Amino acid sequence: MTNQTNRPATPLLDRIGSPADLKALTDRELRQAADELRADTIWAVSRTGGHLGAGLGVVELTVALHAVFDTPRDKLIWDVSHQCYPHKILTGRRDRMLTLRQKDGLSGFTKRSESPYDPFGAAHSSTSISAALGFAMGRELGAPGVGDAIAVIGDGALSGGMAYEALNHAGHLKKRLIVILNDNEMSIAPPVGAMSSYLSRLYAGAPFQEFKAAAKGAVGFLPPPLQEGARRAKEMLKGLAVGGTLFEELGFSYVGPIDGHDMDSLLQILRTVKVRATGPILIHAITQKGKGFRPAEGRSDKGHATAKFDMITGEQSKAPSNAPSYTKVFAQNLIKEAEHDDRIVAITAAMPDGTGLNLFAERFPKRCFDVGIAEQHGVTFCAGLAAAGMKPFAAIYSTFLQRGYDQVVHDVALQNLPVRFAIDRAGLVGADGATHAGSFDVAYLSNLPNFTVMAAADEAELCHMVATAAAHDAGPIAFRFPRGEGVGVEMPERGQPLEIGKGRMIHEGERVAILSFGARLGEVRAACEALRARGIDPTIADARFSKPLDRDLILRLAAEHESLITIEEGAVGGFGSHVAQLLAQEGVFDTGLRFRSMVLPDAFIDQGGPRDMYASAGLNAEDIEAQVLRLCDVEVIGKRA
Ligand SMILES: Cc1ncc(C[n+]2csc(CCOP(=O)(O)OP(=O)(O)O)c2C)c(N)n1
Ligand SMILES: CC(=O)[C@@H](O)[C@H](O)COP(=O)(O)O
Ligand SMILES: [Mg+2]
Repeated sequence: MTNQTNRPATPLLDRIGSPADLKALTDRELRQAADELRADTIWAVSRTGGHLGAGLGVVELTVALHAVFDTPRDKLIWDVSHQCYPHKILTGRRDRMLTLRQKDGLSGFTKRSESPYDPFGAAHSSTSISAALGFAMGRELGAPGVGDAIAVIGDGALSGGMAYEALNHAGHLKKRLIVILNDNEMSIAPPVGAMSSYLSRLYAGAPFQEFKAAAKGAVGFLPPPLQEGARRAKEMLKGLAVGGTLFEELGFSYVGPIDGHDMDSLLQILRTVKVRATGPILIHAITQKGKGFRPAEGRSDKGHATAKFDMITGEQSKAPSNAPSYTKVFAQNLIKEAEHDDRIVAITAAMPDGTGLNLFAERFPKRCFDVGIAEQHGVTFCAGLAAAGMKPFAAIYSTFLQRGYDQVVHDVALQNLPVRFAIDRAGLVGADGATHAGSFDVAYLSNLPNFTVMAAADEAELCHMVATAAAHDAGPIAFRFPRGEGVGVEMPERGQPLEIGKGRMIHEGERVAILSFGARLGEVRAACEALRARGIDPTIADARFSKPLDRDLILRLAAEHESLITIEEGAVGGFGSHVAQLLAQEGVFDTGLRFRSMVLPDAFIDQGGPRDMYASAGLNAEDIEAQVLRLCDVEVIGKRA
């Protein structure tokens, strides 16, 4: 391993090549292994950056689960899987931890192709119980090589509707399934909702699992030393009316709450569960996000995600910024609009900081709603708000809006309700990789009747698009913008509503026209500058809208140029496809126009720097330049492409 500076000594961990090695350790040694694993995780993430707090909170759980269960035969499924770094260290990937989240390196999430110890990939939340139930049922049906199915799900992820669908089904099937609720009273932000309060009530004032287990008849799942206490507790509870937990009502045995950092309790309970569980069982573990790294524990997000940092002070090394982030520009402009219109409200699905709505909430606390990790509900909640005459802005990352697609179609588009979708993280996002890429929204929105779809070419355009959305009452409207900084253009004091369905001409050139949709415009400009040095001067236009299309602009570009190229940060089926459809319908191809559509390839692109990712997608300035040259060269030698 390279770069060993300040690496903590980990003599015991150094002996662990795979989870099988944990089985030879005493319980005392397992405690030591956990301490070393925590230190090694902090050290690795200090060098790579990434998701830190969640992993630190499950160090003891990770060691205990791998020590007790027989992975990879037993299927250990981490929800979201942003907490999987300690698991990766224990499962044969320790020597690659410094490649985490980088090009050709380890993914920041579990990934089936990466290791047999990752039986199910994740990064979007609330899927683990469904997947584990699938494994459990496969086992029951005789699938080879499948042992126990264990889902580890956080309290934040438990706000996602899918988790309840899975609990409901598991309670019905009654097959052996182990769910560990990792309750750290945190999502990325502090969790919201009645379920979160319910979980707190489950352990507030009831510090001993003996009491809970005794009351709920789950004494048998406690290890023998605790059973005695539970029996005594049961005596004390005689005559006390205690209802079942929600989980029990759904058909699960409930064990907890237990201290998820107490290795002895964890080992005892997991060993007992392993021997005795017959049907579905939920173990409620209380943990602390960021545990054991004081700077993370002290942060409001408990060290959820971090840049590279100093291991002593926790200070993060962030690159200086040259322009405000698109996210911030969106939030600031929404605040401006909301100051003029008290019908504007804003909705986030558990991403207040990521979407900038924390700023909106500070200014308008009563007009901002965090619905939890509940994109489906969030979208329909917005539809209801719009039906009531409000102007809801649903600020959701492109990748997470996928969760709410039927709601977008059925509740919003079909009823033509003016919900405003602020779609952040459009295009490739970098270190989070394929799971978080905002590749599909243009395609999945531009095909919907009633929708208006825009993409911002830069931060000034974003200001105008926020204003456009605020003014647009005729139906649903979406605007997308990328992760990260803007390009540094001057911004208007306040955005001006754009004419719906009208693009703009950037530069009038000749022979080749490039029609850009969204933030690749900077790359188009750079390509054209290089091309001009070669004597080729393409026309550049910014489409602004993928729906409705600017027919006049497109047909004019097609009529006045030999070749037309569209470019977008999205998958096939989006803007370029709609332009092609228009050109075909209008018979423009019959006239010999050469048309090229530059889109994301039909592949999931692994993590890397955004520039690298766009290079592998073929959407950087060099690729645009090459595309133009190819078109011109073809003509030079007199052939039609
Ligand atoms: C569908 C979906 N929406 C939003 C997110 C963004 N997200 C990632 S982790 C996280 C918080 C998860 O909280 P919890 O499950 O309690 O895990 P913790 O980080 O507390 O360990 C959120 C909101 C996501 N991954 N998936
Ligand atoms: C795991 C997860 O889904 C989030 O933590 C995500 O990584 C945040 O991404 P941003 O850094 O783009 O907000
Ligand atoms: Mg949590």
